[in-house]
Amino acid sequence: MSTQDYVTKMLDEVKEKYGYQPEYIQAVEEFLTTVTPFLEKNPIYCEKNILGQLIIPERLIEFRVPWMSDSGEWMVNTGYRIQYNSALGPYKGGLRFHPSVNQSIMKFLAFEQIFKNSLTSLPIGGGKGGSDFDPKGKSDGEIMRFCQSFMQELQKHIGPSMDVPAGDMGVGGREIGYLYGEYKRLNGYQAGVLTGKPLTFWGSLARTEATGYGLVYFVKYLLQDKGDALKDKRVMVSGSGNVAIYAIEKAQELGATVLGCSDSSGYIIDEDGVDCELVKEIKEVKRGRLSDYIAAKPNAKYVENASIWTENIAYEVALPCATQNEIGLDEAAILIKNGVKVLAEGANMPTKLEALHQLTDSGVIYCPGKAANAGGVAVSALEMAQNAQRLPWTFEQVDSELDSIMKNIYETCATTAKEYAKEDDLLTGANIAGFERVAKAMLAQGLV
Ligand SMILES: NC(=O)C1=CN([C@@H]2O[C@H](COP(=O)(O)OP(=O)(O)OC[C@H]3O[C@@H](n4cnc5c(N)ncnc54)[C@H](OP(=O)(O)O)[C@@H]3O)[C@@H](O)[C@H]2O)C=CC1
Ligand SMILES: O=C(O)CCC(=O)C(=O)O
Repeated sequence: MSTQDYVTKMLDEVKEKYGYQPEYIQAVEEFLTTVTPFLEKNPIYCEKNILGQLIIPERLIEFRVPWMSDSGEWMVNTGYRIQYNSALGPYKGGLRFHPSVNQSIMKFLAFEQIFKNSLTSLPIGGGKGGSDFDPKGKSDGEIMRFCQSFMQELQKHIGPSMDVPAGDMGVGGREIGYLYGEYKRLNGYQAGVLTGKPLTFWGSLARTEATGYGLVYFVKYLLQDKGDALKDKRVMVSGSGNVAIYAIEKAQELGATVLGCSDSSGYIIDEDGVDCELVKEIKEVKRGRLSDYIAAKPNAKYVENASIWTENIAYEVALPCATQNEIGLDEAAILIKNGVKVLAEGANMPTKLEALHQLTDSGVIYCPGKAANAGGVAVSALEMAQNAQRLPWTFEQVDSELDSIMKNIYETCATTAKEYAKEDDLLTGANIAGFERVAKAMLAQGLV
């Protein structure tokens, strides 16, 4: 069978078996359609069916999470942990609490995490988890009880050398704190079992900032490679959560103007530059709505119930930092009209497959999330190292490691793109480079 036939067969099988899991199919298709040149050069990975093994998760855990509301109602949600691949180290990846969570979303996130973690060059395998629990509007007591119940089951499957969850959408320092407290009650002190911990008990400095800062460092190195810089660039960001806020902060620090950001109810445009401290106050402290921005900044504009990617305004850099599939063909056409030159994904898979092809065909440089947003998980791995050493590192030390990890990821993707595809095809570069390290380890470890 030719390499192309092997890859096509694999994709057809996934589509046939998991037709009801669209996000998972999308992630697998995006990956498979780029790795053929590598497989042609290295037929051993087809002969040993490494791809076939890689596509099936090592373990998929689904469980019931019962909890009590403040009014005494008996509630229940579904919890997940996908332990996808451990060839490079303990499963590593965040927990997402969002009503849209289902097996398809969990599997796409865990699958992408394998290659992202591999690109960091750190010893971490790929996993992801979460629940369809909606933290929005819940009291602190309800969040705590939910986290405790979630951990009652999850603790059976995790450990510092086994599986190390962290945060993702809807899971920040508060939730990790409650999850860790319950783990400790059941198993005793083991700081390294979760990352993204609060700084009061062995969290790492700069983990909060890491994904957003890392994203901007990736863009910095890309632009540097092109003889350009972020200074004076106009930037648009979607989302106003953890990733978005620190992407805005670092982009502004490097001299860019951030024109707007969004939440799930609408978006703001502030041509004077988004006031990052104000967004932090609204979203991190008050856990409020972005519409509140206008009260303090009457010159800014708020657009309700619309995507920020439908705004017609000129900018060069787009940083989608909200959620999957936020950019489709219509949004991509607007981005191209707006003059976007670089799209770098802070979110996981925010760009639909057909939209990313449209963007790259128009000359936009596309930076896939598995490379560009790897800074978060990289600093999580540094948190694991600090916990194992029982020594905290300074902010500057972690931030400087993050910068050099992102530089290395950019250079690896760019070099691999040149070797196997065409210059600036960073998607192919990221997929092949991420896959190569995992595949080599799987081959060396045998049929397990
Ligand atoms: N946290 C991390 O370290 C990492 C996160 N990521 C990815 O980055 C993305 C954002 O994660 P994170 O910042 O942690 O999550 P948060 O929960 O902190 O923030 C998510 C943000 O996205 C907004 N949002 C959610 N859904 C939509 C939507 N349909 N339309 C517009 N805005 C929306 C939310 O709005 P609202 O406030 O209304 O809910 C919120 O502002 C996710 O794709 C995640 O997987 C990737 C790597 C690491
Ligand atoms: O920090 C981590 O372990 C995971 C971060 C994450 O969920 C991601 O990279 O998508």
